[in-house]
Amino acid sequence: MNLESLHLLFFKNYEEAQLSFSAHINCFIGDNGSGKTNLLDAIHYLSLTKSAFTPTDAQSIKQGAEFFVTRGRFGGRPDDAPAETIQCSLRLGQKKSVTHDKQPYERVSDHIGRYPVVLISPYDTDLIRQGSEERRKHFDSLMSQLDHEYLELLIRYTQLLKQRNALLKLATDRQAGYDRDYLLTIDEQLVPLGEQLVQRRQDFLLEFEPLFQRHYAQLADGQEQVTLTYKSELPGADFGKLLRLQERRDLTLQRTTTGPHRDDFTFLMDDKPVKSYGSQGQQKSFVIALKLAQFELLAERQRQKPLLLLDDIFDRLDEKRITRLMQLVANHSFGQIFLTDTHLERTDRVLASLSEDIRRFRVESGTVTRL
Ligand SMILES: Nc1ncnc2c1ncn2[C@@H]1O[C@H](COP(=O)(O)OP(=O)(O)OP(=O)(O)O)[C@@H](O)[C@H]1O
Repeated sequence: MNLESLHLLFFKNYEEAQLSFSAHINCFIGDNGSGKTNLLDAIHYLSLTKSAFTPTDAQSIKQGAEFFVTRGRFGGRPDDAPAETIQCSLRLGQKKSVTHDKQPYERVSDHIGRYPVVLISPYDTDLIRQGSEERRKHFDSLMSQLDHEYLELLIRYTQLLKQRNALLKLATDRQAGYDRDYLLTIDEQLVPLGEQLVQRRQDFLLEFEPLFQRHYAQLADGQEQVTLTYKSELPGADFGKLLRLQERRDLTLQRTTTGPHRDDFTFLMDDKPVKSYGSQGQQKSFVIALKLAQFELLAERQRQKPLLLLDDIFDRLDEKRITRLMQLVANHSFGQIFLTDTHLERTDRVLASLSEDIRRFRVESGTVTRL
């Protein structure tokens, strides 16, 4: 599967753009702030129906405009199946719409996982530096692409949690009263969902960690041992009992203080936190290895290679890591690649040894032209 073309309307700093791509390597070249990453983000939308960078969809509408559209045509499917058109659009004040060959999805979540994507960006090290929410979101998003049932569980769990927290808030309003029976009914449904989420996260890590360790060893050729562990109160405990134990505390804090929405994934290097122990280079290798393992697992499970989006990697990575990545490209480990860089000469130099079909685009403050 590959993205044959992309059409944008009022997306971030683009008024309109129409691009046709190579099935192999596509390079967006332009100055800082010209809109290269925005093109990767438009592709990210087609896969995951959301931005990789901005928290709300409205921020993707071009300033002063009232809507955005990103539309992509996906071809090269197995058995010569016809190309498919995916469109993601948002009009201010309305619900986001995602269509497949002009047919709206009943639920946007039905789209997730059908067009897998992996993004490697300079912000990846935030995964190490920031709090548990960032890591949870990352693995939830990956697991949702890998396993639709996981996404369904997560959606149902999150909806129930919202209801529970709303009830806990109401409980402090004495006039509204506190419907404890309703809390217990919510918990009855929450418990099996929470336990299944935790079980799936544990199963996922068993499969994911060895792939990650192999990629890290190849990228870093260091002696250090890297590990990923899942930190949760739940394994070995009874979630229902934990909820009862924390009920008073939850009422005081007006939120649910125990459950898989509080879990974390810890990143270790020789049993110490990568955040404080790993050098900058080791941290970069750590997150790239995470992404490459992600790519491998998605490719294997979905039986199609994800689109690979490489944002600014030549600028931020040292020669050794770039060479390693390019070896993988040369070995045809990847399918279609989109990359951004500020310097055409550097891109050409790095890609010089590859025989793939390479297409270059010049990006200049919201316009793109093929070179
Ligand atoms: N909703 C929006 N409306 C108009 N412009 C926007 C919007 N969102 C982002 N931009 C503009 O897009 C530009 C950033 O584009 P982008 O991040 O793609 O740059 P880039 O070419 O990748 O730069 P760098 O090389 O620094 O990473 C900024 O100038 C920003 O103001």
